Amino acid sequence: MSPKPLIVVGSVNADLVLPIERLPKPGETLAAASIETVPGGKGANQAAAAARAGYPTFFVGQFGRDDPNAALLRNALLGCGVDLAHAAEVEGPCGTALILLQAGGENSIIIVGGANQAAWKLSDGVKALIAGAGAVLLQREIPEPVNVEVAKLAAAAGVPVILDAGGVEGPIDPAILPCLTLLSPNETELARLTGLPTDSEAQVQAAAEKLMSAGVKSVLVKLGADGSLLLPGPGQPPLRQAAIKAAQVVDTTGAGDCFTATYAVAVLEGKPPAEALRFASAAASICVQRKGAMPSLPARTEVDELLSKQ
Ligand SMILES: Nc1ncnc2c1ncn2[C@@H]1O[C@H](COP(=O)(O)OP(=O)(O)OP(=O)(O)O)[C@@H](O)[C@H]1O
Repeated sequence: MSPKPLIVVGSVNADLVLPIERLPKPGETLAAASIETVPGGKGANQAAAAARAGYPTFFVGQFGRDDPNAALLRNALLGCGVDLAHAAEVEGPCGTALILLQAGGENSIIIVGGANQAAWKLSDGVKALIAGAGAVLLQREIPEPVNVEVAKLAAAAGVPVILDAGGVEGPIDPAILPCLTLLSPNETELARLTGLPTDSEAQVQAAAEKLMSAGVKSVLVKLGADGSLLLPGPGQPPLRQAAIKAAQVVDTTGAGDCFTATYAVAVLEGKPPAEALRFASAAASICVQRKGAMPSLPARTEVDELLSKQ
């Protein structure tokens, strides 16, 4: 019997990257050295990461009907093995990020919400897909009421719900918290969500425990090169996973998306939490050694090979 699929409901963006010397002053025109259109958006990245890790994955998101970038985004996802049968098309542009990449590495970004922020209507087909899923994976780059609706539908059907806290900076709608099997922030998001400092290991744990007391069943904190911390459930001891050393860190974009999605895959495959953390760390460690978000996501064979050498 084939496993129940992972359903990623979320954003997809065309990232337009323009390398420039410096930002233009008001009224000034500057030339960019080039323009590159790269697939992105946390939802799309996470769907791609899960599919590349070998798990049957649907992406439920919205593309702009008349936007020429829609084909590029669709092809990137399909190329990673993501099932787009339940993705929608709406009027207007795709979600778009204009990334002004300045000499010295600083980024200035302008986001067009586009199709990600347009009205959403969950079809009966999508509702059935959610109810029959192995798990649902959410982020915070689509309207919050959509996340709440999806989380409630999944929880009512007994389907695990994972929320990556990345995306918009505002507070999380408390209605979603009791639906969550797992909430995964990085340390900055954890500090913002709890109003607590996250500078030391003890502070990170205290802040994660505060999220648990708000009704979330487990919390997975991403700590960059310091690895990750999982609170697996009430009364269970925390699990600490070090990052798996990368020979060379080239670009950490998308590492968090890769980590959350591959952790979800490992749990869906029945791996115990400590092993799932190792799996996700191996995938993210490969991801940081390559440029870009989606193009840097590892294939299953690469993750398994790295783990076999540990
Ligand atoms: N320099 C690194 N070397 C090895 N692994 C890393 C490194 N940086 C990140 N990772 C791995 O990736 C995981 C997620 O990274 P991070 O904590 O930076 O997520 P994030 O802040 O959500 O990332 P982003 O928003 O940039 O996608 C970490 O828990 C770790 O396992």
